[in-house]
Amino acid sequence: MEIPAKVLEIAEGIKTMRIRGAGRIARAAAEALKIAAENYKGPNDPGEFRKYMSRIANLVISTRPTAVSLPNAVIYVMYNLGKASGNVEELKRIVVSTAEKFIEESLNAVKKIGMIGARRIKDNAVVLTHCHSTAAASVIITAYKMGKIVKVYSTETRPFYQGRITYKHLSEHGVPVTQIPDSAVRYIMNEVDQVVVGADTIASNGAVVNKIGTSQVALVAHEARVRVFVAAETYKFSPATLIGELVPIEFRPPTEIVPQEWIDKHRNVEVLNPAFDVTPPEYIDAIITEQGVIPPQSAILVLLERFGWALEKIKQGGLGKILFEETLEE
Ligand SMILES: O=P(O)(O)OC[C@H]1O[C@H](OP(=O)(O)O)[C@H](O)[C@@H]1O
Repeated sequence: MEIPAKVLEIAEGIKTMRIRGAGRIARAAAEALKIAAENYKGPNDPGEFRKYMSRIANLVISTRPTAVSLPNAVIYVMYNLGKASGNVEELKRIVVSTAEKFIEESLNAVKKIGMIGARRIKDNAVVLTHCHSTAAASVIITAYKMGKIVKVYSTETRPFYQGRITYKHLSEHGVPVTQIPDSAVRYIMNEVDQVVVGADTIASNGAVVNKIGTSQVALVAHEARVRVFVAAETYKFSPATLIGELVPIEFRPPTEIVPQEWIDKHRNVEVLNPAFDVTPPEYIDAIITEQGVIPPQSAILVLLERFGWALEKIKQGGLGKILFEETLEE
């Protein structure tokens, strides 16, 4: 059965970063599964429906490698499909309702993070953020509305310039934002009271994988004794890291840094575009989740609570096989 055009459009949108941000791509993935189920027109056979959904799940997961929110969203839906029994119509309903539940919980989590995180912002704070994170913005906007924030420094975040999205997002809520180049972070850090960033993936040891440059921001903040907060929903914690798997770092096309003509002219120059880096737990003061504020060293507890059910299965093999075993096997 053909994959619905709308699903292909979402997959392409995630790949090209028209749809971006760890939370947003997770919600888009859930939406893609929902649309796929609603548009299933294959044989009236539950086995065929499961195979079809597995293809969609694999397609969605393959779009971007680093943010674990994406496979975690797919796992959430596919695991429930795997457990369910019934005819095709019943299975479709399971996919649709779990996808909707994931999206709703995800949006609620962002709001809760805003309220919980805002309590940690000091009065008259100058805050610095990097890239564009919906979760970090939620903390900043909530704290601003509480009258706590006087100024936000937002990095440009080269090469994709997500800082411009942050600027627009925060400005729309009245937050005074100053854009700075990424290279000005150390210069400006003297004026900063607190750093708030998002996360794409959090490992079981509390290391945070986030937009390239985050680890430099955290290092500079550490040197200046400025606290670093990471705002992240619990579906950004990576269950695979419980068994020692490393988080893959996405390398994006060099043309996001320099135009193709430049590359053609300078054939002997290699242009690298790593999209994420890893900030060790020692450089993070707290992770703000929808369930509360934790030290990074407690990431393992979040993982055991949220994904403990999967641990035995994870130990038996790769994440894909395990979590989708009933559903993904073709
Ligand atoms: O879920 P929210 O908090 O919005 O975003 C989390 C993170 O996702 C983004 O990745 P990209 O811009 O998609 O590469 C940034 O690294 C950002 O900090």
